[in-house]
Amino acid sequence: MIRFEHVTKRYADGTTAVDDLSFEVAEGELVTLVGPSGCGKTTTMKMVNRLVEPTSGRILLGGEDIAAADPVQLRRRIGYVIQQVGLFPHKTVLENTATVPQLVGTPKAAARARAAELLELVGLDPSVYGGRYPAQLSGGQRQRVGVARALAADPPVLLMDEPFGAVDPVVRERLQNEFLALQKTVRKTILLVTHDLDEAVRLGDRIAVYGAGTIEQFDRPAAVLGAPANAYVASFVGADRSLKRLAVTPVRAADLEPAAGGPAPAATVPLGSSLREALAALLRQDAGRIGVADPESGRLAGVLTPQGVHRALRRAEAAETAETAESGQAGEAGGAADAGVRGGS
Ligand SMILES: Nc1ncnc2c1ncn2[C@@H]1O[C@H](COP(=O)(O)OP(=O)(O)OP(=O)(O)O)[C@@H](O)[C@H]1O
Repeated sequence: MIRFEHVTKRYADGTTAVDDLSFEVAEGELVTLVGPSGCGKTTTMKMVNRLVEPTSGRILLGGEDIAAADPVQLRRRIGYVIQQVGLFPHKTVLENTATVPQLVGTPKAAARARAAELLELVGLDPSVYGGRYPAQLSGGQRQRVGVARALAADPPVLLMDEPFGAVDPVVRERLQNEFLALQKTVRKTILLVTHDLDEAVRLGDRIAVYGAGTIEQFDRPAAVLGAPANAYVASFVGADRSLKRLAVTPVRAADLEPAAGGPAPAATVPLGSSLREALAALLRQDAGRIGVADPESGRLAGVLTPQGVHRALRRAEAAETAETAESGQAGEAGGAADAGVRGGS
């Protein structure tokens, strides 16, 4: 869907922000770009909607070279969400959200009806918040409006630059979870820039870990955590990899013990929840066990204990090691070179 082919960006002062970058984002995929300040993440993203032009290389969107596209038309196909949100201060929340559809010719009433639906979708009751001005909202609410506004024109592609950056960690996690649930229904192709590795791991189908102007590893979160491609990525993901792995490992039936016999558990989580959520629920209980229920039927599938969490983590580590050994062999056959990722083998 979005394909970078040997893209380099050198700014007028000689700074090479992005150096020979090649990668691809599949349709409906959410790729997070993570790395230290100044490593070229924002430049990468701004080249997709042509706010920045590459010095060399090409970028394809749905197979078409964007250099040949009219920038205005192009930007209508691409939603853009930035940290400062950029809402119009003198327009209400509803007017802000309806702006883009109206710009592209949707009649006012239809644009407003759509805006109300989207506000509902991002968890803001339009009858409560629709008439407010941006200054009358909290930071988290403003960011939700930013997301609703970006979705309003129903673009196939979303670019998000630190979209949850301006809020405290608790609100941030809630927004992230809501956004993930939303993405399950809207299935946009998304590039999301973040400084925060936890956010990259939680949200990304795949993560691009940036060094200076290049991608050092491009892979699924579990693979980046489990098998860093090189010493740079290993130091970037840090020593607390096991903790981060909790967020990307689901609770499976094999991790559970039979529920029969003991007292009914005071708390339950659905099968498939992350170990992190399960552990949080466990830590809130004195019983040392929580129930795990089938999400379809609601029936208890078993109980999870701290030992079960430990087993699940070991299982995830073993699976990553096996998978890395396999993909290492594939990489030698040319896969890593095709991906344009340094240090992949
Ligand atoms: N307009 C510009 N002119 C010259 N250099 C620029 C320009 N914009 C960015 N740069 C430089 O290009 C490099 C990459 O910047 P970019 O904003 O892409 O990084 P980033 O990874 O998004 O950083 P951050 O996380 O701090 O936002 C930096 O060294 C930056 O100083």
